[in-house]
Amino acid sequence: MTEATLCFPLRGTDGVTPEEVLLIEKRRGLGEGWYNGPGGKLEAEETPRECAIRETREEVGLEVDPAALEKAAELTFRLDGDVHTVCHVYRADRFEGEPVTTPEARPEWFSVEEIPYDQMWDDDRLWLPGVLSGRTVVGEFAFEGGPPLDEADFVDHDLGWDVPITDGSTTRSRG
Ligand SMILES: Nc1[nH]c(=O)nc2c1ncn2[C@H]1C[C@H](O)[C@@H](COP(=O)(O)OP(=O)(O)OP(=O)(O)O)O1
Repeated sequence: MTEATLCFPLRGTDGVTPEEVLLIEKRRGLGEGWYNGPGGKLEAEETPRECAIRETREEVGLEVDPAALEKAAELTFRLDGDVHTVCHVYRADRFEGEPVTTPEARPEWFSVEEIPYDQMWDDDRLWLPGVLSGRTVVGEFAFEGGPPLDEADFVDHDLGWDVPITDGSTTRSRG
């Protein structure tokens, strides 16, 4: 089982819903060729928050203000019945720098009205709109016919909206 993160940098956040979100076109790894938020797997001894900040720095060169990193979702992706990945999802409305293309990712700002869901994971259209509008969600998603996960069929889901979500690793305790 993998523990991973996604971070969605937002701008134009004067209103309730932001105007734009920074997505990446993923250039390698799981979901290659699709759009997603910057993110990746937790490294040893790292908290999910630290991972989200590090991955956003490494993938697109933005320095997220830790005080503005807000947990929005905890998503469990199952493959053929087993937990494949637990993903911690964050919003970030303060950061420094300009996004740059790296070997891992090509960043692109999208209006929240024009997110390319047909070029994203099938589950994203179910939870990302709520996350971008400031809600919290705990979700479980079932894929079948893998591995790999990104070639499996998305078959089922269960979502709990506006629930309190804990921040921290689900599988590790820090000593
Ligand atoms: N069903 C799904 N929907 C979604 O939106 N993102 C998913 C997803 N399944 C996995 N992810 C994301 C979570 C995480 O950011 C990323 C993990 O992909 P990888 O295992 O390829 O790791 P990366 O190569 O991005 O990370 P590192 O190797 O740690 O840099 O994929």
